[in-house]
Amino acid sequence: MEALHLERVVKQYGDKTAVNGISLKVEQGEIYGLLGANGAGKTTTMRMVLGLIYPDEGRILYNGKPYSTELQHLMGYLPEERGLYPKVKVSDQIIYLARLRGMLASEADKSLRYWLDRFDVPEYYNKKIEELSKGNQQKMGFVAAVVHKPKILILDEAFSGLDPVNVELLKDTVREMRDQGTSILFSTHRMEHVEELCRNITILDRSNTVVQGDIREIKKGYPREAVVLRTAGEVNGLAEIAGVTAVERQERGYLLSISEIGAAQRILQLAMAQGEVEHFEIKEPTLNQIFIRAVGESNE
Ligand SMILES: Nc1ncnc2c1ncn2[C@@H]1O[C@H](COP(=O)(O)OP(=O)(O)OP(=O)(O)O)[C@@H](O)[C@H]1O
Repeated sequence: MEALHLERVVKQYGDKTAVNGISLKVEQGEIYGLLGANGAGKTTTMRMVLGLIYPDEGRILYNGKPYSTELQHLMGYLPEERGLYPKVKVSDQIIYLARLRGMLASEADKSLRYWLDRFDVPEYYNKKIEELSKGNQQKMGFVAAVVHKPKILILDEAFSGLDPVNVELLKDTVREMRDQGTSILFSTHRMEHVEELCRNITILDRSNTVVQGDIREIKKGYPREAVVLRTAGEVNGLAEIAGVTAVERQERGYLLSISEIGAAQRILQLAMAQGEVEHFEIKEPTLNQIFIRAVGESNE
């Protein structure tokens, strides 16, 4: 059974429809990508899942059951804007939040110390949030979201402001929580993170679902439009091939744009006729390209 199931969920703010009938399922132990342009309705959807606001239509089920306040103990949330109080000490604040979610103070303290050690910052225990850098505040926001071992974790731009080393650290942590059975709703504008972490995604645009499903399946539905060609020497006549729309000379070969797959065969034939081909690859579209296309198309 799905840990989280949204069925045709609608949220209105006055005349404005912020979320227009979103349906999705997140399995136990899955990282699900919730993507969309600015103002598309991601945060509104997450706040409904958290029970902070209520849907006007549709329903949200947690392990098959409707929302109840006990679920607060099972959910963790890293909001996009910093959610921690700047003037309060890391330990006071995070232990307080963990206790609100049903943990004993001693358990919360142990869990906080575990996470601070894990992130190699045990000295933050006694520091105020405002004393930390932006990225380290973000890390403490992450700790606050996971300290009580949630079963459903909502991450809104979890990696924003983090350096590449910390991004990897948090990615590993998120994967580990997935492997331990946590269901994670993951929102970001960084498509490469989605490709690495998520199997299933929903792309929202102006409150509507415009793309949904398994990333691999979604990609199959988009034409392969790029060819990478590496050869020992130059290849003449590439731009004249039918179906080739652009030729870019690169350090060790060419990147070609094509309008139909037959052009790829013709590129390979021409290159082989003129010399040795070191590498030939028809590239699938990136999620970034799919996002731009899907959101662009629905705006037309
Ligand atoms: N409390 C509110 N009152 C009125 N309108 C709201 C409220 N919260 C959100 N909206 C509107 O609902 C729409 C969806 O907003 P939401 O914050 O969910 O988008 P988002 O996808 O999270 O965007 P971003 O990527 O910019 O964070 C927007 O048009 C926004 O202006």
